[in-house]
Amino acid sequence: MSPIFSVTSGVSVVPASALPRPAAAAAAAAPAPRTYPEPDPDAVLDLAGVTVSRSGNDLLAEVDWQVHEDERWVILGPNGAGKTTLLSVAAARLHPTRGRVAILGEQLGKVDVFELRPRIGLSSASLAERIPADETVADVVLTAAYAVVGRFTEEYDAVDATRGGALLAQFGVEHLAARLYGTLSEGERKRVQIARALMTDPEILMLDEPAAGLDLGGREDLVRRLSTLASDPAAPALVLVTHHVEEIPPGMTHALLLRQGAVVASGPLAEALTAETLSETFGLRLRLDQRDGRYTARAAGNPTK
Ligand SMILES: Nc1ncnc2c1ncn2[C@@H]1O[C@H](COP(=O)(O)OP(=O)(O)OP(=O)(O)O)[C@@H](O)[C@H]1O
Repeated sequence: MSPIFSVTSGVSVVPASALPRPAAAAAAAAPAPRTYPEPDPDAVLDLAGVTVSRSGNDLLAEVDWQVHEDERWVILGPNGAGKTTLLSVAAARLHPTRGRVAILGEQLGKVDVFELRPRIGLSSASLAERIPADETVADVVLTAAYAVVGRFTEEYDAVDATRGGALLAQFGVEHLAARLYGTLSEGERKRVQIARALMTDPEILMLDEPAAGLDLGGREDLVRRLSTLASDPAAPALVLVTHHVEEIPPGMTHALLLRQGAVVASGPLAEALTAETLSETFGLRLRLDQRDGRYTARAAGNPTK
């Protein structure tokens, strides 16, 4: 039998035959329970054998993934591949059905997630939906210090207000501080959400489709700002989810490609992200071009499947 993972110079590429089967079928030929190695103490994220099953299907299947402090990861995959599910596990929002998850040296199941979550910056559509439309932009960012949305009676220090203002400036939206969040454009909201995710000075920053819904100018502005962040050695470890290679900011170092809940390829960007792995991931023969640190992809012929 061929190995599930073939590892070549730090990149793991998984053949299509290893893509997950429905959980019910997998249970019929149940493998012996897997034991997991101790988490790498130097990793900010260390996932081993992570499986998330719902309604008889594996949304994630046996995902192994390690992220280190100085790494900037992009997670790519088509709709429904399991990207948001993976990010939810990695951000301590979702417990896997099976597998071992270590986040910032703490194991899920053995740690109070409410103490862990402030150490993780997360920007996602589901979090954004909870931001009240009548909150000022300044308060949207400030309230992250207490991990709440909607300012109530909490007291904030001047240093918090200063940090919030500096983060809004970093993302070019400081002039909107007094505006109500509900009055912002989609591009402005996205930048405010990322500023909020950075408010607690997180050790890892996770951005789920930060450029979704942006026009060309908004996307390019965001990609440039994220590239600056990715290239800053003082910035936290970064994980960015997207469907589009055009949204990968220069400075990203690693890629994980997901299809049907399984890892197609994972490792340093130049090795994990190729025309072959991208084609396998999207089920379509694709041509991948790279210029000045930016990627473009387009169909190279007839669909492979
Ligand atoms: N609670 C649930 N029960 C059953 N299926 C679910 C549940 N939550 C998610 N799914 C399914 O799991 C799959 C993976 O969802 P997920 O949101 O992680 O994918 P994604 O890669 O982020 O997709 P997209 O790019 O469209 O946002 C989808 O097919 C989704 O319908």
